[in-house]
Amino acid sequence: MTDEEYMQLALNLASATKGQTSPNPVVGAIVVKNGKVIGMGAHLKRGEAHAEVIALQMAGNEAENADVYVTLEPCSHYGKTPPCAELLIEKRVKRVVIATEDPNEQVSGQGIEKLKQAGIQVETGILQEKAEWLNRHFFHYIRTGQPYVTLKTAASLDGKTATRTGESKWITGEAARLAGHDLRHTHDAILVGVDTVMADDPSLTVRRPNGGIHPIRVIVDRHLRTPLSSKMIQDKEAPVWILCTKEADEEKKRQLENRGVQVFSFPSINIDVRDVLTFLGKKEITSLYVEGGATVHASFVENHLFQEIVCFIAPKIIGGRDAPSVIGGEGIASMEEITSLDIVSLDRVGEDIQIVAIPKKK
Ligand SMILES: Nc1c(/N=C/[C@@H](O)[C@H](O)[C@H](O)COP(=O)(O)O)[nH]c(=O)[nH]c1=O
Ligand SMILES: [Zn+2]
Repeated sequence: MTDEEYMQLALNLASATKGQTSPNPVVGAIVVKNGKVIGMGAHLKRGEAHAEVIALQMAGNEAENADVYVTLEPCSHYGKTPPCAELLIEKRVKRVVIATEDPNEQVSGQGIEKLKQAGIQVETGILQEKAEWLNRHFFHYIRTGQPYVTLKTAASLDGKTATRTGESKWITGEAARLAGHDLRHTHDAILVGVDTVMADDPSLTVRRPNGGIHPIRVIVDRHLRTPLSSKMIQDKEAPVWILCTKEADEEKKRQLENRGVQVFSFPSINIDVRDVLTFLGKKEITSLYVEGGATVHASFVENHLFQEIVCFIAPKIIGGRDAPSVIGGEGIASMEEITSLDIVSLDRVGEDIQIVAIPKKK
């Protein structure tokens, strides 16, 4: 097998753990000697062994003079576990092939430097783009201190998210909705506006045949209108954080807190999206999945504060001037203000289409 094929194997291991390692990156490692795989590993959870440690443990003494493929630069600092760069040196491996360097300016390149100084051959950049895309949440969070924002929309062919009477179950089919649950699993938090809570009474939990990790459920609700009878307040399935303004009713705040909800008052009259992202970043939320509705989506689009949009489109027509569309708010006046995107992928999902796109670099 080629270096790329072994690296792809390491990337497959890493991608299998997406959603469970936060706020750490996903990392995969493969140990190869004389064309045989003698060790493999992935980082499974924060505070637990790194991918290289697991793979080298499996390789045992065979690791000496072996090639090691790892999707992210081996760490060189003492975190919750000793540095992997030192372990690789101690095990006297021959060569380390790395997909991408650590995005953290403070440590970027240090692990590689240590390996080279110990006489180990180092190659970088193998399947680098794939590795960076796989860890885009982590890279964005390390570079900005704010969560990577993924907007998720589900609409009919004519861009409607419900009928004019507010009915929306279901526009997209089972397969698309399941894909939506996969996306909930890979994000630390999910955000909706209180209008969506009032209209849909959503659970926002991960419901997949093989289970998953429920994201923290964040509701933007300036005046604490969220009904105490809402599924999210009643089900105790995952944390609920409600963001309100300082004018919100104290009594309602107490009632919500008595039901285990964490209520956070923002000082401003309106809750600014920038403040929400700074707040969530400080709470170690590395990725935020925004399910809507249209007003909330608009606030992220108008402020250019999203990194990715995942659009599910059903081959159905709803029509109606009063039927809600995907992005609400004021909207742009001139075409100069348009938000242009690059399509990353376009797939059929059951009977529907899934488009993943990212804002064009300015
Ligand atoms: N109406 C639709 C969606 N609707 C998305 C949101 O408006 C819903 O409130 C949310 O998914 C409900 O979450 P739940 O209670 O956890 O199931 N999303 C979709 O992908 N297809 C749809 O046809
Ligand atoms: Zn490490």
